[in-house]
Amino acid sequence: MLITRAPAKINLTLHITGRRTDGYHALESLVVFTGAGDTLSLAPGPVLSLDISGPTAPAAGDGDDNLVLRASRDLADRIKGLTLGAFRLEKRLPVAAGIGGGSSDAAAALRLLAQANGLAPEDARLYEAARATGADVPVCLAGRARMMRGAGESLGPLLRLPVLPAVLINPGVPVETRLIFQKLGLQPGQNVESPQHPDIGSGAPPVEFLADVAKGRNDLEDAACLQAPVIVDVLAVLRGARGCRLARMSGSGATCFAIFSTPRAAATAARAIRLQRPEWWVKTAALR
Ligand SMILES: C[C@](O)(CO)[C@H](O)COP(=O)(O)OP(=O)(O)OC[C@H]1O[C@@H](n2ccc(N)nc2=O)[C@H](O)[C@@H]1O
Ligand SMILES: Nc1ncnc2c1ncn2[C@@H]1O[C@H](COP(=O)(O)OP(=O)(O)OP(=O)(O)O)[C@@H](O)[C@H]1O
Repeated sequence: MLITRAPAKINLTLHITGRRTDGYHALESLVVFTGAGDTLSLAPGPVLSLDISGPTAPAAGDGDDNLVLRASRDLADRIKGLTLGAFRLEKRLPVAAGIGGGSSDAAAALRLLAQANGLAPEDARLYEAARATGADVPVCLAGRARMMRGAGESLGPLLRLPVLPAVLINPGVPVETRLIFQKLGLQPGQNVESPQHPDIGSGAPPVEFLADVAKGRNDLEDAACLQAPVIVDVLAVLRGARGCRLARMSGSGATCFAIFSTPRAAATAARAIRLQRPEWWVKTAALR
């Protein structure tokens, strides 16, 4: 039995620079990952199957459309005789939440299939299958901090960043990514004039690094707040939390994150928020 984690993806920044002629939006995003998330295992064998359990399993769906199965079928189409097998997904991350849960599950499936078949992690067919499965899947393959560009397919070098103590909040309202991009109202081929993405490199001290991240934005935040106004409340609660250094939405929402100076400050804030809003999903995380 092979096993791997599928962590949440957090867009520390998400700049939309235009809309390509293929309809996808061109973006620049600094992506980091949490430690915890979903867990995926594979018992290698000839037949592909998926069994899902866990608190958010019902929302993820266990049909043929599940991204674990889509990624696996795509890789099998590229590699004759690929060993497949029985996947078990323990689903914990909120679904349609802007933290790439399904994309991370798909990437985890590709990593397990690579292991089961003796493929090198850098095998181009893994990347191609990831790309064909969804815009966020390539960055989730390595699951390490880096810049993501293009529609998500162009990945910068791995970055060594300070570990950021954080609180994540999802208010329980699913948000459909396609709708949020649509709300930007950009025409294919249209570019956006907006301040450039801050230059992010490895090894910056935490204070400087955070100042650079603060100069960035999430260009989907306004559209998502219109679609799900509770995001405005989430951001206000995070920004009002004692010790919050920066709060922003991830991806197309509705999950938002706040960065704190220490894990202890994050844990204290999370406890207070849980008491205030028991219906929200509130998690501490070390973003890296
Ligand atoms: C918003 C982000 O989460 C940021 O990391 C991603 O760009 C979205 O990644 P994703 O959910 O894996 O996206 P996909 O499942 O490939 O696409 C969902 C829909 O979002 C829109 N989409 C997605 C990515 C992108 N660069 N431009 C887009 O316009 C398209 O309408 C697409 O039909
Ligand atoms: N394994 C999976 N986990 C979660 N959702 C899945 C999975 N497979 C398919 N889906 C479907 O994918 C859609 C997007 O779910 P997901 O949780 O990946 O969204 P997201 O967090 O907004 O992703 P992103 O940040 O990449 O836009 C949902 O409609 C869901 O039903």
